Amino acid sequence: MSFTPLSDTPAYKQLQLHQQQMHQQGLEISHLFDQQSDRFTQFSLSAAGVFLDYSKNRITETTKELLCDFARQQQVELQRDAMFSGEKINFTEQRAVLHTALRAPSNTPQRIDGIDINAEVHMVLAQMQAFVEKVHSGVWRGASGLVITDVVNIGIGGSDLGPKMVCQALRSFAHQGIQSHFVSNLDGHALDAVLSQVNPASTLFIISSKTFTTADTMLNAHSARAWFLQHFSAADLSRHFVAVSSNQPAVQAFGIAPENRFGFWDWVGGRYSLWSAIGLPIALSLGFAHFRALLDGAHAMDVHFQQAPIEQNMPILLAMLGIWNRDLLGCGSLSIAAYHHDLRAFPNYLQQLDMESNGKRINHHGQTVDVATGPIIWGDVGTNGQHAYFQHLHQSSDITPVDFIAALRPQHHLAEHQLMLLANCFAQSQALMRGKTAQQVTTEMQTQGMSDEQISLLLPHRIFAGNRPSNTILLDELSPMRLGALIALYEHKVAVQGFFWGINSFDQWGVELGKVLAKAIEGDLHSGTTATSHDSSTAGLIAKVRAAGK
Ligand SMILES: O=P(O)(O)OC[C@H]1O[C@H](O)[C@H](O)[C@@H](O)[C@@H]1O
Repeated sequence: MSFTPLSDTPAYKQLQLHQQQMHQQGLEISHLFDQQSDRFTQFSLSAAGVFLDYSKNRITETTKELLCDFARQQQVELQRDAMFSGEKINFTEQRAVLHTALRAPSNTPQRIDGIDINAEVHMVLAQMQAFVEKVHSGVWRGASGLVITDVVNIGIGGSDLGPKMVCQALRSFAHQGIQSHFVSNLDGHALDAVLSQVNPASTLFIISSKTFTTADTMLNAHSARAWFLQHFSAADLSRHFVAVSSNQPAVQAFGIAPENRFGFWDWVGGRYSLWSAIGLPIALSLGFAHFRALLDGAHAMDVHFQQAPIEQNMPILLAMLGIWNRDLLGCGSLSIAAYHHDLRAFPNYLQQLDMESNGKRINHHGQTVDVATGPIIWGDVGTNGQHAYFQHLHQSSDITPVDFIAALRPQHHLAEHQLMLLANCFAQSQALMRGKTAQQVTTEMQTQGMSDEQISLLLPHRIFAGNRPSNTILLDELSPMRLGALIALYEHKVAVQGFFWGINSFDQWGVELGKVLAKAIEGDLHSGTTATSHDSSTAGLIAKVRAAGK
């Protein structure tokens, strides 16, 4: 089959030409605001309770039209529909991609290989609900009769980042009496820090691993079990250890009874799994009703994503803006600035979602994509970031687009804080967009009575080039419904970008090589011999470990 490199396709060429023309005309975002008084209305929309203002991007109506043409050329809608219909679009692993089915209401049948997955999903949800209610009501107790006060989730990657982020984000909705802990890192300091805080008699461990083979999780799980057995007998394990996994034999081999396993399926990718039983720590932390609300919020975004035309489709628009910034403007990273302290784990969560999905360069034809693919995702909460790396955003030679995220209503009563927080959020995007010209800086310094000498020394340092793009995403409040919709928005954005680039956003071969090499090196460290195949750096580093152990 003949294959046209992306940059040779008509829609891409049109975009390139348009970008060059904008550049030649010296069109800046602030000029576009001056020219069009309703720019905010033109370039903003709401969906599933999420509001997106994308007016502070380097785009015109023509840019948007050309990006929509690009989406049509790349058959983004067709690929979206293939995903929702259960086609095996994760073709390197021959799997469907149906995390959206996890949040669909009951009685919306969907079959994969003849099995009604909607019924299966709701069976597991019912199992989770019953379990959560037993733990919360004290029907489920520890082996010595104490109620459960601490839940320790042991998992990594998708079996950690989503649940951890959601539990933190929605802490104001938490069920009283349950403290959640998350152990992911195989570094013993992580497990040790949690074990030193909890009482084995009132602690429930959730071993979360889709494959139940991930070395990090298995080591932590075995160490947690050994710690528990210092206090209790093997017969007591069933009151304190449950598993979330699609690998029933491995769960059983670990010693967890089948009735203590919450299952899920190979059509749920790890980084898309918080909606499945991997969300058990969320349901235990918040209560099942709030977990259901999270799913409902995501479902509302799913419906919008499936039904809205490209021009008004929030995930598709967000994806297109990302493509514009990445491929046409050459921005290598995207910074996430959440102006909500409880969203401080959101950039971390998005790193896996985006970078594990789109940190690839081979397309469906086995060819290298000839434009840049997934950006680097990084960030922190506002206002902390302002006092750390925002300098770079405003004045460095790199242009980094920013997604500002804020909730209008806080979950606290410190009204003064909220207004100041929002003022800072809006001011940052305004400053990035407007910048400050030499004329403005000079006038300012003259008003301050500075000498000509001082002015000429300071002037270049105090100029802000501006014209730096950002999106602002507003929620009315950070509720389970709205957080669900926000996460689904980013999930779909990432998927759509993969559709544009023609890559498989749902596999992760890139994480395998390091795992295999770690096993070999671990063998060397244990045995005291060093494989001759190692390079001199690796052999030298191994020797350092040995020397330290003597
Ligand atoms: O849930 P598990 O099977 O333990 O996998 C945990 C994580 O580890 C892997 O290395 C993958 O890169 C992740 O996508 C996955 O979420």
